[in-house]
Parts: sequence; structure tokens; C-alpha cells
Amino acid sequence: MTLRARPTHLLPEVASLCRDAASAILEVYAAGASQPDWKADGTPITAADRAAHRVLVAGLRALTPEVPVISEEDAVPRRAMPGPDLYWLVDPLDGTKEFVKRTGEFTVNVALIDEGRPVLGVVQAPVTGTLWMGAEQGDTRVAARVAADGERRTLACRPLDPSHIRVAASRSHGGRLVEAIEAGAVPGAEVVRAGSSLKFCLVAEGRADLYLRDGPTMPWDTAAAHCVLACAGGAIRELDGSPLVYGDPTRRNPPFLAVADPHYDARELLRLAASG
Ligand SMILES: Nc1ncnc2c1ncn2[C@@H]1O[C@H](COP(=O)(O)O)[C@@H](OP(=O)(O)O)[C@H]1O
Ligand SMILES: [Mg+2]
Repeated sequence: MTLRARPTHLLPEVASLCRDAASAILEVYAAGASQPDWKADGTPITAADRAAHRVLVAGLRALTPEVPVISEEDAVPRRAMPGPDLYWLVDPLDGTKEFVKRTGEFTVNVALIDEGRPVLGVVQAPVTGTLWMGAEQGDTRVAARVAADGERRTLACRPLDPSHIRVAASRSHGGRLVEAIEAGAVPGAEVVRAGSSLKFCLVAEGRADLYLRDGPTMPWDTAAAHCVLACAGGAIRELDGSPLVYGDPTRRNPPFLAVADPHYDARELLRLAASG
């Protein structure tokens, strides 16, 4: 069977690799406060990012030698490039700022991108040990949350109640629209702040209704959790309503809105936030 035909079969092995990467991160976390280095885009990197990168890149290369691996922490200087047709896209430690601040809100992220769409995604939260996974294979989609004790729950999104909307947003990189909602521009909406790709998982689990991102992110920040939410029945769109796709993995994502209820029309919320 070709790789394209079997993303769901790869989930257990990718989940196991993410747990190994999480262990490498926790070794650094347990050693106490880490001093980050700073990258050209102004975001931090620590020994934990590098350790998790090594585990994931080696493990994915061994698992599927024919598929290129693109990681946030690749040492080679990046240049703009179209993504290959099929590739692994990895953020070994998303939420490095949260790691440095010791909020616990950081994740390991692995996605398989096929023709611009994430078809497999695993997100692991090292501190709680919770793992979220999603994969699509033909017409079949699976999405699940696996707790540290092994308890497994299928994820399925649900309709949104417009009179009470919980909007997940970045703890450290909130944009103007998020700030307007937080200040009360949208009646019935409240903002829930969280670090890293965990925000998509909050939406997939029903602990938030939307994730609004009007600040910068990179494709490796979003692809794995995007797949989890999409496979649970949610939708991830640019603010004009078009689907968020993965072209050049080295270019920033546009602002986006991830929703549990794919039928929800966000235009009024965005209009109120923009004029708030
Ligand atoms: N100025 C910037 N340019 C590009 N990406 C940025 C950025 N500021 C923050 N990010 C992205 O936002 C991610 C953190 O998300 P959040 O704010 O939701 O916790 C970072 O991931 P890393 O921590 O992996 O670097 C980083 O990729
Ligand atoms: Mg990241």
C-alpha cells in the first residue's frame, strides 16, 4: 500500500514518536529555567526545541524514508520554496515562549501534508501527557484525544450557540481583533487565552467554539492541529472564508479562524470586532 493511501495506519507510530519527543522536552524542562537563543524572526529557541527536533526528524526519516521532512528547527537557511507534493511538516516545540515562561502550554506537532492539505496530524502536550490525533483516508476521518492514562475519546465538533461564544486566542501574540473582542466589541463573546496549538485542541474538544488568529503564525504551528480539528468536523478558514491551505512551508500563514461548527457564519463577529 502506498503512503498516500494509509495515513490512519501511520498514527500509532507518529504518536509514539511525539511521546518520545515530549520526553526529550521534559528532561530539559525538569532541569529548570532555560535561557533561550533568539532567531531571526524574533522568536526564541531552546535546547528542548533542538532535542525534540532530532528525535522527530530521525524517527520520521526511518518511518518513511521516501518522504521529505521539513521542521521549524532545520539548520539550513530557509529560502522560499513550494512545498513538495507530500511531506512531513514538524514543529518540535510550539509555544517556546510558554516553555520559557513555564506556563506548561506548549506542544509537539507533526503533520503529513498531501497536495497542500494536512491528512495526518498529531499534537502532544508534554506536561499533561495528553495527545490529540487526526487522519483522513479517502472518505474516512478519525479524530481522537488520548489522555496520559490511555483513556481514548473520539472528537466530534458540534453546533455553536451564538449567544455565548468562547473565542480561543494566543496568550502571547494576540492581534487587534482579539483585543477588541476581549474589550467587549462582540456581545456574548468571551476570550480564552492559551499558548501554542492547544487552542485548536480546545475547539476540537468543545472547550472553545472558535480560535481567532490575527497575528503571525507559520505553517508548522498550525498544520497538525488543523488536521485534528478538521477530522473532528471543524473548519479552518482565512478571514475571507476561503480554506487555509499549505503552499510554501516557509511563508507565514494569513490570519485565520478555526471553528468547531463548519456552518457558523463568522462575518458578523469579524465585522463587530473590526469596528470595536
Ligand atoms: N513575529 C512572528 N513571526 C512568525 N511567527 C510568529 C511570530 N510571533 C509568533 N509566531 C508564531 O507563533 C507561535 C506561537 O503561537 P502562540 O502565540 O499561539 O503560542 C510561535 O511558535 P514557536 O513557539 O514554535 O516559535 C511562532 O511560530
Ligand atoms: Mg510554533
